[in-house]
Amino acid sequence: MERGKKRRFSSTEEASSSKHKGEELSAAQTALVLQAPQKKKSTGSSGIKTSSLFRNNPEIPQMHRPAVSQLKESIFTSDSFTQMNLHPHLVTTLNKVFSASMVTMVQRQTVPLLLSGHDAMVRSQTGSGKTLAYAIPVVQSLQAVHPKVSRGDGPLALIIVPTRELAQQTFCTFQKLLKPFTWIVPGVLMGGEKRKAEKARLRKGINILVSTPGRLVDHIRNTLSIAFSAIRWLVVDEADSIHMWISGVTRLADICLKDSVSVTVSGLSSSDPAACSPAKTDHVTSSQSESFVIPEALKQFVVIVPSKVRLVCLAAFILDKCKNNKLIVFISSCETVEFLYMLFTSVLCGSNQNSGVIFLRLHGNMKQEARMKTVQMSFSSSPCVVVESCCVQSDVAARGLDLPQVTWILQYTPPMAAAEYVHRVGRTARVGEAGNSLIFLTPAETAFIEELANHNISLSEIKLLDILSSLMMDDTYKGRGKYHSKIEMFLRELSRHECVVSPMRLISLGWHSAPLKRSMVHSLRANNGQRLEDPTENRQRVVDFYRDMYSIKCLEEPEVELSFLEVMPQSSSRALEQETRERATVLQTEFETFVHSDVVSVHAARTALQSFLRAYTTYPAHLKHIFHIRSLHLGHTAKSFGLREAPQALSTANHPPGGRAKHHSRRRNQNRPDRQVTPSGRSRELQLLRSEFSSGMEGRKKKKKATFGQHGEEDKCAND
Ligand SMILES: Nc1ncnc2c1ncn2[C@@H]1O[C@H](COP(=O)(O)OP(=O)(O)OP(=O)(O)O)[C@@H](O)[C@H]1O
Repeated sequence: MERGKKRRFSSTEEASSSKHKGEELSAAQTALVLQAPQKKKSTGSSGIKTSSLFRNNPEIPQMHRPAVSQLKESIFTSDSFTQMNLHPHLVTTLNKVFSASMVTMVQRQTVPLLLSGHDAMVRSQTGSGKTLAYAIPVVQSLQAVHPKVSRGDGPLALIIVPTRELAQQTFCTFQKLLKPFTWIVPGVLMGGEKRKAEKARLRKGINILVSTPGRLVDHIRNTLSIAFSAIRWLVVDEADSIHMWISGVTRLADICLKDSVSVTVSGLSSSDPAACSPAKTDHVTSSQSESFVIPEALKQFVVIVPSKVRLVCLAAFILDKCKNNKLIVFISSCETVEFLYMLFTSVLCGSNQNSGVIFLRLHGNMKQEARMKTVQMSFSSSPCVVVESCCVQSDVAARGLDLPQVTWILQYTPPMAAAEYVHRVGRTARVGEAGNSLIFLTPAETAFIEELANHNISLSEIKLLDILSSLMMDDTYKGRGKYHSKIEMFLRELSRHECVVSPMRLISLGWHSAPLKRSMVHSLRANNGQRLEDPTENRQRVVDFYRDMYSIKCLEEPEVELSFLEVMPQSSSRALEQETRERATVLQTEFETFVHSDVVSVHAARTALQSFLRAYTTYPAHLKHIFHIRSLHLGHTAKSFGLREAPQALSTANHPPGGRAKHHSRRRNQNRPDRQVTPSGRSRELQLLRSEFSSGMEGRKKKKKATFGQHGEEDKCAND
């Protein structure tokens, strides 16, 4: 069976390889087929040979965009908080401290319900204000208690949240809301903090207690002064992540909630009485639970990228976007986060002084202090890239974290479920703001696009070459320079004018007669940085620009488009594609040189690769046809970790000096009732991993012997 798979993969490679050769001439017309590179290998800046990133890759399939009707859900109502019969000081705090004057949909439905004594199970899109939807009623009701609440009353409200970061954030929300009501004391308990200090605070008295589940259980077992007899409010935030599955949440709700109301904002207009009608908790059917509402202002993209090119693709994207944006990159394991953080800070920030990028990392293996520091730093408005682990839901901040001004979410490792996808992209486009997301899929993983479509999630494609072509914007990773210098000047000029069109987009339009759409014209700015509003002025300006630059005869088309002719000869566009590939190879060479510069880096790369592979084995059964370790090419995957060779002996023994790495896939499985890993299951998993590695290598060797007899087998395996 395994051999069958290997053979199939090899033959695909051969087929695609020969196809590339055959289609070399037409490759410039489509960004989907990667052109076979020149014969010579790039030597990059370090002089070390890097084999082609662009040869022997599986073909990038045409993306079929399934028809998806995205669910819509408005965020805001036309109501203001003054209409909600709240304490005037609470309204002032909402207005002044939270800059919140208008009520969101979920708040309008939930706040009155909770204040009237109902229990509720609330579901609405990410970033729609659910925290205030429960925090306002808690504060409103507790401030009204007579005689006044005192510390001695102990916890009156208990808020359980899945992560430490979210606990801290929720605690801060209560602190702010309680400013006018100083006699009500909030407090937080969470892993990583000193138990002794927490015990002392509990003894002193906390009225609104925010906690992570683990630390709460810890105190229930070991702290005498913790008592819940006076509790009036119990909130389980992100309940699906604490109890994992929606059926679990429903069961939990069945057990805990009395006369409960199900609030589901999606697809229901504000006037629809069903939007907040009393309902039994099992009212939320499974079909409802499987559809997701994505913020309307979120643009969702996918890039289909062969394994070998993944690393440079990610780096090129970051370099392109990091100057003006805050990005979060989701990655499957703590070890990979550590590795990429080290690699990017060294290579992208080290050699490329112009990158101006600040990298931050966040994962469950970090000390609490360091985690908090990352979160605090990412709260600032300056652009940065947060590389974040997403493998253990209870450990990381994929859920609920409300970082301001995040404009791009990158899912470098695809999520394990559509719900996870939604929570990740939900870190941007919050409360009506704009935002973007990009998911990386290999050609073998493209069926995930349909899987997401089944959950009403629709993606648009960004072409790989479009992303890589951003490397043309400066000369840091310049290739051998065969490329037409005028194009470079032209591109630089475009970027200086903040033109949003990417070079490859122009190529795909055909350089020689690229229609310059009005939208592009609008994106040009005057030298003083002001947007040119007058289209006529814009048009003239663009015409002048090209005339000055290239002595080009510009033809003006009436109405919608401006056309300019013969900007570039067709051969230049091919030269540009070639140069783009060379630059990508130079960047890959820098990564590989760094990784192989000492044993520590090699070890970090191998450990990261291993943890990536391990995490890859934990996709649920219904996604195994998309994400199966057998479909991964070990040599190509190794290359995306900067390794020139596919490691021979990956095993559990391969843990860093000074301690065994945490295997998060295992811990994740412990949280998932359907995926308990028994000792024998675990060893089967490891056996599978080992057999995959060895059989993959053997298969590749055999094929290589047959195809390229004289080449060094190991080297070819990693680099082809
Ligand atoms: N009525 C409002 N007006 C303006 N801003 C608001 C309003 N309500 C909440 N916000 C702000 O919106 C942001 C997102 O809110 P919140 O984190 O509660 O969303 P959420 O629905 O819980 O998201 P998620 O599902 O991702 O956890 C916060 O910064 C919050 O202060």
